[in-house]
Amino acid sequence: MTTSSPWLAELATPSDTHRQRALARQSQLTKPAGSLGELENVAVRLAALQGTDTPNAEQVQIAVFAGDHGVCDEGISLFPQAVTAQMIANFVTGGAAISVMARQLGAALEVINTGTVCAPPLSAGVIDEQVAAGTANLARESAMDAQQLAAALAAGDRSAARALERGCQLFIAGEMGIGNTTSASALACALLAEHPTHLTGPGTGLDRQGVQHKAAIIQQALARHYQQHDDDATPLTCLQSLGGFEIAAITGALIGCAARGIPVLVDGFIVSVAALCAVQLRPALSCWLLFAHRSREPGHQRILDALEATPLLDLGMRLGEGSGAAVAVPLIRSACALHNQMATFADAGVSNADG
Ligand SMILES: Cc1cc2ncn([C@H]3O[C@H](COP(=O)(O)O)[C@@H](O)[C@H]3O)c2cc1C
Ligand SMILES: O=C(O)c1cccnc1
Repeated sequence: MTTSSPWLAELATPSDTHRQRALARQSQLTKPAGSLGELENVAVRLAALQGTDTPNAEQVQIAVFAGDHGVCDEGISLFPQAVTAQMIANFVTGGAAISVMARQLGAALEVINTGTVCAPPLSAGVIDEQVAAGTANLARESAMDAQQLAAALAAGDRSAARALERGCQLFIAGEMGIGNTTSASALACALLAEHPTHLTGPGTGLDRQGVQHKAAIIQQALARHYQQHDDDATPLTCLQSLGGFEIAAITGALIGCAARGIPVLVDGFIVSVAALCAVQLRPALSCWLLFAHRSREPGHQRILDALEATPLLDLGMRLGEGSGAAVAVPLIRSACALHNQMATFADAGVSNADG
């Protein structure tokens, strides 16, 4: 299915037969109808997406995409760009939050460097997909050129291909990139025709003044973007103009997963913006996305609304890395175990609501 534009690949179709069978089974399990709430929906959706009577989330693939952002020149993050490369090392040596969570879940973790300013660590285990040494400063020029966008999207698609090879039942994309909440907010503003004040937040922890400055930089980026792309704006031109390499790679990975029939569990603000871009590019993608949590980043709710998504959890998390998705995996495993292992009224000799 690999083409020169893998994001144009045909998407897989969920199995309506398995969805109907899963719904029927849920109605026969020894519980009042609907009493397992969202866990029932999760099991039914996974049965349809996986095309099975026994949905399962044991084989989880977590792919963390890292990349740097030229817009850091504008003082929009509390942290220096060097942290992106340093965290890449932390991911592979096992000390980052997502590394701990992957171990705890028994999930496979891959770390993809889409392009950092500082020399990446030579640690074994980092997948080198460097497009350039960080994006250009999106406040002043297009974040990337068309070739760089295509390279980043293709890097994401290759991650989805590896997930399929490993028998992945549920894919989680994570991200790491100092400055990437600025890029994600700017991209979301362009995709939703929103004003930056509605979608700009503290990221790693800016104060009120810092957030105002960040919103002004995003406004500047949007003015530049609209000047350049007033007539020809599409989700792809927005991504090229305002995105990050890791955000573009995640966009490619989500489409690549949907093309290969792999359900995706979406993390917080940044991955949701990549998902929004992917859904605007390929509307049929939306049924492949499950939403794990509501981030503390204030713009997230607006993105979730645009995607008509209700996340499973709201824990006040605002880390990224895929951590908000990872924390929801045990719930999804519970949903599957209940669906697959509970007795039916007939099996257990329990009277149902009709007597
Ligand atoms: C040590 C550290 C680990 C992180 N892990 C994820 N992020 C998160 O914070 C960054 C975005 O915030 P901003 O736009 O304010 O720079 C991204 O790297 C995101 O993944 C981290 C940030 C830091 C500092
Ligand atoms: O929700 C997120 O993805 C997020 C929020 C703040 C900083 N980094 C990531």
